[in-house]
Amino acid sequence: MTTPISDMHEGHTTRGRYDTQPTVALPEGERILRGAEGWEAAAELAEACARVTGTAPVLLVDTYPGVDLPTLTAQVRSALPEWTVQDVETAARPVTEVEQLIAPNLTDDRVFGVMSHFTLADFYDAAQLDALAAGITQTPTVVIGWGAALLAPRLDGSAATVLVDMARWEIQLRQRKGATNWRADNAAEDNLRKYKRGFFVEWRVADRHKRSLFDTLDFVLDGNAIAPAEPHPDSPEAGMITGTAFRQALKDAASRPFRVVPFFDPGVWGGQWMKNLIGLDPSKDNYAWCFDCVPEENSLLLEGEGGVVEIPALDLVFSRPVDLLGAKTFSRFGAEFPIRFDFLDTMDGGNLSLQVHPLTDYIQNTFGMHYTQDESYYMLDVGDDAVVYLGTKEGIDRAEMLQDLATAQDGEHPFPAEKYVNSFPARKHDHFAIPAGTIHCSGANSMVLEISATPFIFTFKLWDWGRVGLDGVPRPVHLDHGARNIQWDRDTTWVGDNLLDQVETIRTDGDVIEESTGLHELEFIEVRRHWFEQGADHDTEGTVNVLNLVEGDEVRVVSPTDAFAPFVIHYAETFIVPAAVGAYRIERTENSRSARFATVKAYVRGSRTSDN
Ligand SMILES: O=P(O)(O)OC[C@H]1O[C@](O)(CO)[C@@H](O)[C@@H]1O
Repeated sequence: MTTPISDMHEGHTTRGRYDTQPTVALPEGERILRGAEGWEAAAELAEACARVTGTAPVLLVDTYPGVDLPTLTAQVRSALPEWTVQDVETAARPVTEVEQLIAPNLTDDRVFGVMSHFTLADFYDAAQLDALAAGITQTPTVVIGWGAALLAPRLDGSAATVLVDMARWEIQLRQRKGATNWRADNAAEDNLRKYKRGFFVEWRVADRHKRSLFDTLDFVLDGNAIAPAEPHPDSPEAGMITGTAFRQALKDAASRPFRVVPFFDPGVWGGQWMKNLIGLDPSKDNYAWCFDCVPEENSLLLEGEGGVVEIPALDLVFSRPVDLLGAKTFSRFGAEFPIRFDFLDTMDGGNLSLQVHPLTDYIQNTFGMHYTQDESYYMLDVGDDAVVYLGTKEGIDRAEMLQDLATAQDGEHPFPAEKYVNSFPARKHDHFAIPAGTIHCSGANSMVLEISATPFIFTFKLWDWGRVGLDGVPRPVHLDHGARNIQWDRDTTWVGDNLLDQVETIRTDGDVIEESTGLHELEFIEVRRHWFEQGADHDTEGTVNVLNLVEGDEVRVVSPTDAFAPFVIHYAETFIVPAAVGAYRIERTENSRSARFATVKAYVRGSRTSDN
């Protein structure tokens, strides 16, 4: 499991019950296989395939990079003692060669690389793969490793395939505890560099590879639960489901509202709001982030008979992109979930780094990303002194400001932020638009719901308030990148006219008020807020909706045609309504105690059917 949630808490907010472990139902009657039972079922299938082709039974166990291969291999050996176990990675090109190949993608920077377009075959020696396949003649054989499925075409379709999948958060937790990148000798390397190698290279290659397996794979095994970074004594053995159950579960998930599993992470500016109100582990100093809807990194918990199996939420994006995103959003972004909701908790914490994000042109040319990190801060809650830093002050001298930023990096001369950057008071339910290129950060004592474009590592820190990171060393600052992206005309007047208080009433209908909360015209996300007492009607109009209950204790999402079961949502929970859902209603429940509710809903501008 990515988060050892069960030992954390009972999860009560003062206004509802934030569920830290939301699940998605597996098809009716699907049983999760655990331990030896799963391997025996997979072996049986491989034997059945072999009987048809008259070859030796072969089980290809393809592992996402990050899966603990020694533990997995030991489990396979013990479950299938008669089978020969082969390591496919013996056919991989030497790691030094792979490192040469990917060096231009990794760059020397600690944080930023260049997006890779390699495929897994680029990391393998084709002749050695041929030889490996040719060597499997008599004995039942299990082939394990990232790329085991590369043998499938070489075995004339006679093998059965198990994908051992993993979510990126679990990989990161393992890396922080010393896990290496794929075949690399870098256990002690800076975590930022390990992440970079994953983000720009390994995960791109691995996603491309596993996506090619989705239509035909026979079983999926939960790699998060094999030697997890934070083991829990009550955790059962890793669960396995059939490929048919996996495909059907994703099809079903794309037809009804759902939540991904939130991930909570501490940080140097982190606060106490989530710990106190969501009820997270009180022994932790703080929590900074909650990634509540970042399908690229979050997971889905598939629940069936026998518990849960955790899979990356990205599997849903890859396998049902049109049902999930809608035709227009898919056509614009590809199989990529473009909207991100996360929390930034600075209550009794500190300021975020003063920062700026790259313009689209810059992120494309420099890092090979196709869209950029446009952002916004929705103030879920605030302390009395909460501020948002946004845009430069009128008439400042930009050369002097850049010089002061450079000087401040020596740690001796603090950057006089108040001299150059606006700070605007923040009130609960304010929504600040932050198009890329605008200098900004949230101040302390804020609980921000970030409603942003999905990219989230392209933060050019300009000033980190003279502090060090959780690892005791200064966090990376990128003044050069920053200087090339700051839009100097975004000063006090411009920010006031364009980024603050842009709320507009769209319609009033009985007790329902629908407002546009005003992301800037340079951003692609539209945000609508609905205030209501009894219920509000919605329609996805063919595009994915991401929502959060920002006021009120509990509501439910219902289908006017009973197309899906009522889905209960608590205060501060983010949920996704797939494009395929169409009409839905959000209404109070018999347990609701609040008099009034508000949701915020984000979707891609111009992608609704009525936007034609
Ligand atoms: O660099 P810091 O201070 O950790 O802030 C990072 C955060 O800032 C943001 O860019 C928000 O402005 C987030 O997307 C990101 O997680």
